[in-house]
Parts: sequence; structure tokens; C-alpha cells
Amino acid sequence: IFSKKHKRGNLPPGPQKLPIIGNLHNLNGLAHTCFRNLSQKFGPVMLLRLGYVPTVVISSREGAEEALKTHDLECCSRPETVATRMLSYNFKDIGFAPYGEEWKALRKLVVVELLNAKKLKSFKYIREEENDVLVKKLRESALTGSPVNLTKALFTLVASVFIDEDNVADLVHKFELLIDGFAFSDFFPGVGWFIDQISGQNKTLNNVFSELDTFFQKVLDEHLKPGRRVSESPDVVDVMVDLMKKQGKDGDSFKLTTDHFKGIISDIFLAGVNTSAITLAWAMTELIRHPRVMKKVQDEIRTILGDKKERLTEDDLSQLHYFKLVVKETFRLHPAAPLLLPRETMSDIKIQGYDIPAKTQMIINIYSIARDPKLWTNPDEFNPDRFLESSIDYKGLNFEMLPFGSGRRICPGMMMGIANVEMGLLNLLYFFDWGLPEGKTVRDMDLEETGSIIVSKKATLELVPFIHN
Ligand code: HEM
Repeated sequence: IFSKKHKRGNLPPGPQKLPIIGNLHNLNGLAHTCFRNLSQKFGPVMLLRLGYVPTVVISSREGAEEALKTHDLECCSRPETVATRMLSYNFKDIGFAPYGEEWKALRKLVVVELLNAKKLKSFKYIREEENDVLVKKLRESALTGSPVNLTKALFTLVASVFIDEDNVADLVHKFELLIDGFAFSDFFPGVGWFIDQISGQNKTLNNVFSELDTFFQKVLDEHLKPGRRVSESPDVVDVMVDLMKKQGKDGDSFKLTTDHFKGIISDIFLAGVNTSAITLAWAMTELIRHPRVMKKVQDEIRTILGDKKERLTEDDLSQLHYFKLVVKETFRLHPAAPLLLPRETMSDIKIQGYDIPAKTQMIINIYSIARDPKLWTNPDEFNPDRFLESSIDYKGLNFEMLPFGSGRRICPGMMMGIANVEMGLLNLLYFFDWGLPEGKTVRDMDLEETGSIIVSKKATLELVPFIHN
């Protein structure tokens, strides 16, 4: 794969490669943990071959900083895979599109029209409303003392921020299918497809994709119906439909097509809804496992906000300090995209003194970095207090933790994601106390993860809400 010239260069070390499969045999488990284990042996800049795809995995703060700060201009393309081709509507989205004019135009459009501060304000109203719906449902369960499937409830909550309610239940189901259907091919261009073909995964993926496509089309059709009344706070799809109509009229060189629309909606649900819901589920899991922290954060919330509020607003968040550290610690320990989105170098670059040729897949293992014992005391422990004396933040400038990535392809929905997580968690902690279903103890809680690009908690989180008086 590497030319002779590159072979003579100072390539990063890595495990021995087998013919054809390269290092695929080294990955028998979740990708982020396998990479972490391998890098402990071979170093923080490591060269692997996944099938025929040369891949560099970076697992140190310094390496990530050099790659993202200095080199993101040269390595911000995305490698192509079967799954990403499908989900991105032939790369007509933002997340998986290769670097180029179309990606730039689309990203700019979405950031300016959908995700800027003013637009977020109009979504704010919906977030409060949707949290009300969740709180009402949880109250009903609290009255009967029955456990709630929080995994599902939180997904529904975040999804309904984006899209009106009738469609949400349907979407939740599609995503369950999608997570099952996602497999190797989302990571390993070429070879992943082959493996999936053999294991039957490709068929599943195709089925799920066609279901999702039908769903997206239905949503679009409903929003395009003549006479649809857009309320004072339109949902994301209304905004996009409006953009599509406007784009048609002026003579702009970039035209937003139906495929772009679907690609972006797909991004929003994969990158936006899923990630926020996963983070919320982990926050609740960790709080239940750490009653001291749960008590400390609930005491703060209830002391500062009093106990007379019927509805919480984003202004309430600004007064809370420890609560924000709980969110930060959740982002450190459970980043929803532990390997960011894979990049591809567009020219020959050097990282930490090693030569990395053009067209190399580049993976930044932020999971490893956020648990690096050189950077963190007791790194695997959930302890928000570690941030009491630290200014490390998670918005892409401190390379010790990068749950939203950094550089040119940093998550454009970061502010919205943070607001969804904070508002959701605040509602859960303000209005309710929480316990495990009868007969279960903290030790029974399953912390296993699942997924490859987006990683979530495998077992459903079931908790019992109690109304706080
Ligand atoms: C807790 C919530 C969220 C987390 C943890 C998260 C995390 C991430 C990460 C790690 C990346 C890759 C960045 C990189 O490779 O440097 C990303 C990209 C992206 N995210 Fe988010 N995200 C969240 C919420 C959202 C929301 C709410 C939206 C949109 C409404 C969104 C849209 C996107 C898009 C479109 C990309 C691709 C950007 C590009 O390639 O240029 N995300 N996100």
C-alpha cells in the first residue's frame, strides 16, 4: 500500500500485519477499547492496516493537538464506506462528506440557518415543552411506582426537540433497527463490506436504510403539504424546507436537493439525537452508581432553584456550578463518539515526528486520551469533583477531552447538544428522586457498551422515579 518512498520514511510503529486482512484480527471487541489496548503496547501514534486501508491511530493529547490544530487542513476528508455512503445519501451530508466545496457550503448553511444562537432560541421553547411532556409521563410512572425505560424515554425526548411528536415513536423504532444493523462496514472501507456480506449484516443494513429512507420521505412530504401551518417555533424540517424553497428561487450555485435534505436529517438523528440521548443515559447511570454525587448535585439544584418551579428554563442552568461538572465528567468518561469521525490525510504530513502518507485513514482515540493516567488521577472513576480545581473544558480547545472533536470538523451542533443534555438532566434531577427497580442493586447494573462510530450503553437503563416533595 505504501510506496517505496514511504517505506523508507519514519513510519509509526504498529502490530504485525497479516496478508489481506492486515490487522483486522487484532480488533476482536469494541474498536475504541481494542485501539486503546494496542496503543498501550505500540505507542500513542500507531500504524495499522485495516484490510487494505492504512490507518493511523492517535491516542495522546500531544498527538491529537498536533493532528487537529496543525494538520486538520490536510486531513479533514472522510474515508468512504458502504454504510456511510448509504446513510449520507451518497455523501450529500456534512458528517461523512469528503472535504470540498459542497461540504463547505452545506456546513455553512446548516450552521448559519439551523444552529446559530438566534435559531437555537426558537428551539429553546420546544425543549421546555418537550421536557414538560417527559416530566408528565414520569410523574405517572412515579405514582404507580413502576420502572421507566429511560433509554427510550430520553431518545424520545431529544428526538421530539427536532421533530413533531407523531413521528417520534416510529423513528425510535427505526433507530433500534439501525443500531443492530450497523456493523463492520462503518469502519473498514472495502473489507468491512466483505465481512458484512458474509455475516448477512449488509442485508440488514440495506433493509434498515430503506426503512429510514421511507421515513425521511414521509416526514418531508408531510412538511411540504400545502396548507401546513408552521407554528411560531418551526421544527428543524420546517426550517430546511423553507431553505429548499428559497434556494430554488435565487440563482445560487449551490442547490439544496432532496438528497441533501435527507443527508442532513440523517446526520441530525445519527449525530445529534442519538449522541445527546446516549450522554443523558450515561449521566443517570453514573449518578445512580454514585449516590454521594447524586445527593450533592440534587442538593445544589434544589437549594439554588427552590422547590416551587413548575417548569425549568435555560436561565436556571446558568446558576448551577456542580451540575455542570457532572455533565463534564459524563462527557469525559462516556464520549458518544469515542474515535471522533475518521479523517483521511489529503497530503503527506508529520505527526509527533512520524511520517504519515496522504490517503491514510486517521483515527483519534479521544476515549483513550480522556482516560490517560498521565493526564487524569484514577481515570476510570466517575468523579465530577476532579474539575473543581481545573479549567479543562470540553469545547474543543483542551485536548485532554474532546467529546465534540476539534478543528475544522468540530461538531457544529455542540451548543445544541449541550443544551439538550443539560435541560434533560436538570428536569430529571429537579422533579424526581431515582431508584433501581425492586430486587436490583447497583452491582447488577450492566455497563457494557455497544457500537463502533457511535457507542452507547448496551443494556437498557431502567429506573424508578419518585416525585420529589
Ligand atoms: C451530546 C451531543 C453531541 C455529541 C457528543 C456530538 C459529537 C460529535 C463529534 C465527536 C463529532 C465529530 C467531530 C470531529 O470529528 O472532530 C460530531 C460531528 C458532527 N455533529 Fe455532533 N455531537 C452532538 C450533537 C450534535 C447535534 C445536536 C447536531 C445537529 C443538530 C450535531 C451534528 C453534527 C454534524 C453535522 C457533524 C459532522 C461535522 C462535519 O463533519 O463537518 N451533533 N459530533
